[in-house]
Amino acid sequence: MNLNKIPATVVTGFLGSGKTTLLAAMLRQVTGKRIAVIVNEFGEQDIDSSLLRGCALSCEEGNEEGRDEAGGAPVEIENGIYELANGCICCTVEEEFLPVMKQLMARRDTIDHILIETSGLALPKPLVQAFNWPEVRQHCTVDAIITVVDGPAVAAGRYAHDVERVEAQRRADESLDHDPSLRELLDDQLSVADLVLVSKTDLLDPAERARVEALVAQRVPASVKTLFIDKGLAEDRAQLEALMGIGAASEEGIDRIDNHHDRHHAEGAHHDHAHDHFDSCVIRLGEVDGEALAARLQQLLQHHEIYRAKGFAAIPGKPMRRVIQAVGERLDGYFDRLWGQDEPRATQLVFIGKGLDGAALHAALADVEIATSA
Ligand SMILES: Nc1nc2c(ncn2[C@@H]2O[C@H](COP(=O)(O)OP(=O)(O)OP(=O)(O)O)[C@@H](O)[C@H]2O)c(=O)[nH]1
Repeated sequence: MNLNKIPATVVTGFLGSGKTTLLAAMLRQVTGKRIAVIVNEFGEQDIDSSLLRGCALSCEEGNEEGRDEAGGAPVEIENGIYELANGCICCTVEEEFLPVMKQLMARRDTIDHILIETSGLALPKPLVQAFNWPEVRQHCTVDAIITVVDGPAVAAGRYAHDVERVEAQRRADESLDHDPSLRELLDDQLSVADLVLVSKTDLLDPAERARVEALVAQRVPASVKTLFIDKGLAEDRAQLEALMGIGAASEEGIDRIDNHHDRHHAEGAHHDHAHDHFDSCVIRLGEVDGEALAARLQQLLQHHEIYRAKGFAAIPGKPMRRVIQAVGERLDGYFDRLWGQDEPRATQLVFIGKGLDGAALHAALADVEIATSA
């Protein structure tokens, strides 16, 4: 029935769960398919698409800016990668996602598969429902919704702890009545899953693995498979290829799935999402002392409610760009590529969390910047 439609895989999962790592592994290792990628970020900076650019297979040149000349619909930024950085995809389906899909439909003969990474705070259902709109449905189907679950975070009870904390805040502050917990977000992302991937298994011992497996099993039907992955399954090409071609046609049953998004609408409540209560800010600096930056970030992660931090750092004397990644209190860094000849050697970091004070974060990081003699 779907033979002539382009299959699209929707990858969802909480902030830092491992979605980009999975996409990068798929783009690097799945051969013989022309894959278009749509990346949706919560923060205003296109970190993920910048990381994925080196992995995309198509060789078409695109517009680096990621916006058309009028600043309207997003356009291809490079190598078949489209960036939707204007907020969570669940709230921008019509303004952001549909124009990109129209562009992809116009060149449908050059695309075998579409990979879509939602932001870590997005509710995936409105996106999947958009595949039932006539202009999309005619040409495209959802091959599968893959929900990536952060194994160590779930094993550590991060979602449960957050529920307790939010409940305590609710009792103290009635205005937080509609603040959905991280567990609701996890439940929403799992409620639509055709396949669950538990990530970061290298960091899980057998008891933790069993705990995560039990938690997932309580939330998905027995027919939904759970796989454990390590660094996006990077070592196992066959398994990665099997992720494309599941043929679930997920859009067909999506209206029957009840989740938090629907409950809010059914109750006639304000359009209220988990991400309404998260903040993001971008800190921009020049070249920085790499070690001092890591030490300062580690302190910030401990003392602020930062769920995710990521970006790039310019280190004096180093010809390569340093990628900075933080999930919860775990901080990681590595050099990924040479700075471009015309690219400014600058540091930019995106923080996502609750109650973030951008000025305070900037002040805390300002003295790791290396003063340049003007
Ligand atoms: N140890 C370990 N780290 C992993 C694994 N998969 C991902 N990571 C790390 O987890 C961090 C977040 O990974 P991403 O792939 O960027 O996560 P994401 O879900 O795309 O993040 P957002 O788009 O910000 O929501 C990075 O530092 C990754 O290197 C894994 O299997 N093992």
